[in-house]
Amino acid sequence: MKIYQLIIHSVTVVTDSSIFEADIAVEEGKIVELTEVGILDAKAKTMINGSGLHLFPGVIDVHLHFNEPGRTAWEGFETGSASLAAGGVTTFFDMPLNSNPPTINRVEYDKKNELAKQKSIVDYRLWGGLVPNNLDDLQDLDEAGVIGFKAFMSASGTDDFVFSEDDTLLNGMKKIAELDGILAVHAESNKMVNELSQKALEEGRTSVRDYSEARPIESELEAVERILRFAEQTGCRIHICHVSSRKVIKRILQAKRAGIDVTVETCPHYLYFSLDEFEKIGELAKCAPPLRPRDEVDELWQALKAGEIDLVSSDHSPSLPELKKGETIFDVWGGISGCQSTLNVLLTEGYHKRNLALTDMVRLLSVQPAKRFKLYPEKGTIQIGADADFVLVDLNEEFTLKTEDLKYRHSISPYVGEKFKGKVKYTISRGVVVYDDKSDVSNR
Ligand SMILES: NC(=O)N[C@H]1NC(=O)NC1=O
Ligand SMILES: [Zn+2]
Ligand SMILES: [Zn+2]
Repeated sequence: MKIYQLIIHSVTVVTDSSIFEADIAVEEGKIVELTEVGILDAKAKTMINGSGLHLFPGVIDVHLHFNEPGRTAWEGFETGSASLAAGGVTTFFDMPLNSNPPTINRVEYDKKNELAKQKSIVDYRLWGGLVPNNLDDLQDLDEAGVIGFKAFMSASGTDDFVFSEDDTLLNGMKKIAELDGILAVHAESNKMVNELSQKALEEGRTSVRDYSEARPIESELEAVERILRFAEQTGCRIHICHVSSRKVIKRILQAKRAGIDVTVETCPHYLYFSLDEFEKIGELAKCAPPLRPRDEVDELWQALKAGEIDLVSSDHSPSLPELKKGETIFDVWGGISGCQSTLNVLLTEGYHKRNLALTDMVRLLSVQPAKRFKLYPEKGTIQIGADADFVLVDLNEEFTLKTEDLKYRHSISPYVGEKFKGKVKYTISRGVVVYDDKSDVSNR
């Protein structure tokens, strides 16, 4: 009888197109058998009884910041990847900034890659940065294997990653188009955000609401308008990060219809929290773009359900706990710790509360991320030959997120105390159990 690496029996498999019962066998990290329940005549070193559980392709988080090297006191690949495993994420793309020095040339890429290889318990790829004066590094970064390039259209929050004015964007995009790469952008208007923030501070308007209003949806719209025009001019593929409003999504949809190669993501925090919660929670819920009024949150769900949003990523951007405090909200680090909770948010608020189809959830969290960044069908799906990256979920188990559940370097998150329905029972990366809810192992 065959002895495989892993077998999961009697599980409900969910892909972006169907839901079915199966037995599944894994060898050397790949799916080798996918059969009707009961006909798989084999054994395995690891056997999991999947009855009552749903098996999804592992989540692919295309946007997060693990801050290593240079700011490992903030997070790091070990704690970061353990958090992802606990949240059902099996592949992540680390952003070029918040690590220090940022990933803007081959030397820094190699350093970060070495650290990630040693420490991460799930698969990963690295973003490279587009910043003023690194045009000549883009090809090297591309050859090194970056998943894409990232630029900021407004100040990034760290001094070491400089934002791009129009000339940097245009020249960078020409080059990236030649390389057949993709540019991800943080799209907020630097001018508008600076002017409004300055004015608010001068007038002593420093509440949470004032912060949100100093970074209005219009500032996202202005930046998106500009980057779409540059994409049209240069032919560069683009990905718009962390959009907070359907108004922005609508503009991007128009551009898609006009033939521009653009995709858009939103984040769990824009789907979960509104400005009301931001006012209650305060600093821990500060991010940029900021959280929006409740009607915007509802509209964003409409957009998600209507298929107007390509994918959901965490934009996990932790910092030292002391940086999440300040005299006013304007002085606090902008970034939310949330990468462990993405799937929980979509299951609870999406599937259970708003009837989001599980197949659509798989599309948003796994299939589209894999397709957009050319990892499909090796990743993002459940079929013979694909990587055995899975998350097994009990759809109906409820829990309240506690501080001690968090695997982050610093156990702080605006999601602590929230009630979720749908619990991760196992996470499997290339056939290896990297998270087990019972024994709580999160290492290889
Ligand atoms: N530097 C950094 O991580 N910034 C991120 N944080 C956030 O809330 N939005 C961002 O772009
Ligand atoms: Zn950003
Ligand atoms: Zn980010």
